[in-house]
Amino acid sequence: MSKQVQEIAADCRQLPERYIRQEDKEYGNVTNADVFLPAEIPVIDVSLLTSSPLELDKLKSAIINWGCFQAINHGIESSFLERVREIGKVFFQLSPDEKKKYLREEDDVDGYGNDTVVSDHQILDWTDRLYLTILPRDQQKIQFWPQNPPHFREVLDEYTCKIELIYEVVLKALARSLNLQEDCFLKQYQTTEKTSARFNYYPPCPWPEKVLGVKPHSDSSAITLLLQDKEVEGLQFLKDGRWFGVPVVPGALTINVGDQIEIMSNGIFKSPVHRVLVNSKKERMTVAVFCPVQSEGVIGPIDALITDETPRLYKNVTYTVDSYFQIYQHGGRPVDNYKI
Ligand SMILES: O=C(O)CCC(=O)C(=O)O
Ligand SMILES: [Fe+2]
Repeated sequence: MSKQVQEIAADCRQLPERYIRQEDKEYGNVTNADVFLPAEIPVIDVSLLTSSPLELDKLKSAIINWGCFQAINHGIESSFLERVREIGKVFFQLSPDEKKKYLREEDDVDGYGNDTVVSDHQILDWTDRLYLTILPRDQQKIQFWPQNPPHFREVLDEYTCKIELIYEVVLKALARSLNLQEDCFLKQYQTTEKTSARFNYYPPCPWPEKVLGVKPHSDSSAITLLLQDKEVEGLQFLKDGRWFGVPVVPGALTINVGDQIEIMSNGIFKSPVHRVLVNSKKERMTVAVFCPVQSEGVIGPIDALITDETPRLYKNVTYTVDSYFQIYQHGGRPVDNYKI
């Protein structure tokens, strides 16, 4: 496995070729990276979603317009979110040798490492990651869960329980916002669904206009819950051909829908393209939870959404770990491959 980005960044007199972004015809290049247009991403009060039709409407239009929202009053205390950030930061501050105990194996997705290389031409993301399956619990690969800090496992387990509750509230609300039975999105998954947490670490880069923390992509998940860095921004969403930066909202989780919701909603909700810029001076750390990305079951548009006026737009799809990773590394919107 090649050097971790954190090691490259520690002594970076010259940028390795493999990280330098070229002009991107589809999504624009990075050289305008310092133009950070702040997005007016709607702020949704999750505690109101079951009782307030107004808040539900706000959620629906947030997803239709942006594909994402800033979730507040979601039931997780800010002090606990801080503990989640802290276990990630402590891990990435360990010595290289210590971290390498958790290195991902060649054919695995769980573990610590830099961008998975799937082709010789792939331009690499300026990030190191710690990727852990968190659900179902019997599929956690505990050998990759850091023993340092000692409370890593306890904190991540507790975070998982809290995230599960939010996930359910949001998926039910999304269904109700389309006048569907509230468990219709949840029902498409069986017990095999796999949820994972990814700690993303973006070291500073002296040439931020030449690299990307994460290439433009959409998530394959149903929804992704992102705990942003407390101070450093970097995430951008593409809307109407322009990139908008996501501001840091204290105590909020940034939630976006993924390809699976786009398919199930027959395209009413769109899985947004997003990317990550890196900072020239400051490191950035985020924690993304993908719910559920690797369901082995088949998903397709909800029957009630297929009518004469709104015909089926997507095929039925089976997600597997392998297809997910192959596709993710290529960036873009994998869901476009499943259009009829
Ligand atoms: O770190 C971020 O801000 C977003 C990361 C992301 O988009 C991903 O991990 O899929
Ligand atoms: Fe993403």
